[in-house]
Amino acid sequence: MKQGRSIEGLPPRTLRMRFLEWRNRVIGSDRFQRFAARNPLLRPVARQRASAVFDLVAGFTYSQVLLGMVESGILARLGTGPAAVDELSRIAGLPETGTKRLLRAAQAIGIAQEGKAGWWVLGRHGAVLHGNGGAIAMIRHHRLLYADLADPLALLADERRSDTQLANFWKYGAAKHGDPRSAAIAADYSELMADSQKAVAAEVLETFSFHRCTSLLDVGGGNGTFLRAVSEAHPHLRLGLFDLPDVVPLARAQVSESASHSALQFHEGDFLADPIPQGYELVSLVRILHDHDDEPARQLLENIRRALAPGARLLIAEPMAETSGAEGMGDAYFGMYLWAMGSGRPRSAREIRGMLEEVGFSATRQLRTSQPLITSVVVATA
Ligand SMILES: CC(C)=CCC/C(C)=C/CC/C(C)=C/C=C/C(C)=C/C=C/C=C(C)/C=C/C=C(C)/C=C/C=C(C)/C=C/CC(C)(C)O
Ligand SMILES: C[S@@+](CC[C@H](N)C(=O)[O-])C[C@H]1O[C@@H](n2cnc3c(N)ncnc32)[C@H](O)[C@@H]1O
Repeated sequence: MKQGRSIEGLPPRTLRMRFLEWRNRVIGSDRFQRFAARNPLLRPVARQRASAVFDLVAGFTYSQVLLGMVESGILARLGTGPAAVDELSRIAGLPETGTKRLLRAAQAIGIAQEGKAGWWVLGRHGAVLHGNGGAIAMIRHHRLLYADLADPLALLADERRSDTQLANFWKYGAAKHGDPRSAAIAADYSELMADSQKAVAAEVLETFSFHRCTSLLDVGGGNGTFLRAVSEAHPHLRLGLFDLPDVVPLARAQVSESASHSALQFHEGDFLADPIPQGYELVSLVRILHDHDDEPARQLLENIRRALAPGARLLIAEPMAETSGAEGMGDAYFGMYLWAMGSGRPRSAREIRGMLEEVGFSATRQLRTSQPLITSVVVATA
């Protein structure tokens, strides 16, 4: 096809499209790749791009090395200080040869590091991950995701995904569907969410000023870990938690262990079908909206909008798509994760603001968090 001519039904290609085609022809060519690798000025970029492409190809292997380090107990052991191979081998229950292979693989990707005289310590990525309980829980949980992703095209061809590993793990309202395991299902996903909630709550607390509010309702609040963090930082707040009947008892059990939660009120229900409790100045949706397809997500926002008095606010915190510097987290990781789960999609802050405005919210704005990979925040006024 000639440049600039339109394919039936599509607008003509813009100048930018033509530039992208040209760029791709150049960098895709074997000759250019060899030229760039030999050229002293282009060589650093050529090597860095080759390495990035290799990481795409090898990513699953890296993830499995990480899983091996976590499940063997080696990462946790190195977190307490240097260790020798024979001790690590005993902890892992592996022969020394297998342990050394795992350690060398982990060293190559920054998880472990060999010191002098056979001692091993954490590598720089290992040091970050070891202290991050949420990330460790996710590494273990990824067994389910990676099983679902084993045949990506089969997964993508299936528009009614209800028997994937992730769909079974995240079976919201399992009691309603007559699943006898409903309490266990709710307990499992609530525990996973609680493990990774600390970092999310810290970002929200750093980003949004709760001082001007007197009350907060956390919709889909799980076992109350987010509210616990908020109440520790802002004990003046009157708090409410809304979640499914299988989950609220888990939150009640947590509260009985924590004195700071005394002013917490519990509301059981289905946020898509039941009215949202009224009388709160602020409502939060933490890692909720992206679980839902567009129509139910709109219904949920409308439901919340109806419950809020004029001037009350809604705070949405979740990882968002098209986040600069963390693009892979959005449409690649959460896009495929939520597809495998069978509902929802990651949305950009711009899309979320648009949905909020459609259902009658105003003054929508995005607040900048310091680690958008963990969460972004959008706030709107009713
Ligand atoms: C000190 C010297 C010498 C130099 C300093 C150099 C320097 C500045 C180094 C920086 C060090 C530093 C501060 C590093 C920080 C690293 C951090 C914060 C890393 C964080 C990593 C977080 C990760 C890997 C998080 C992963 C989270 C995942 C996978 C979450 C998944 C969530 C899911 C699946 C949620 C599901 C819920 C549902 C169903 C979608 O609703
Ligand atoms: C991904 S978890 C997030 C939990 C918590 N906000 C957090 O960030 O850790 C989603 C939560 O929404 C709740 N949920 C899902 N569907 C619901 C519904 N229809 N009505 C009420 N709660 C619901 C789940 O039980 C779960 O606690």
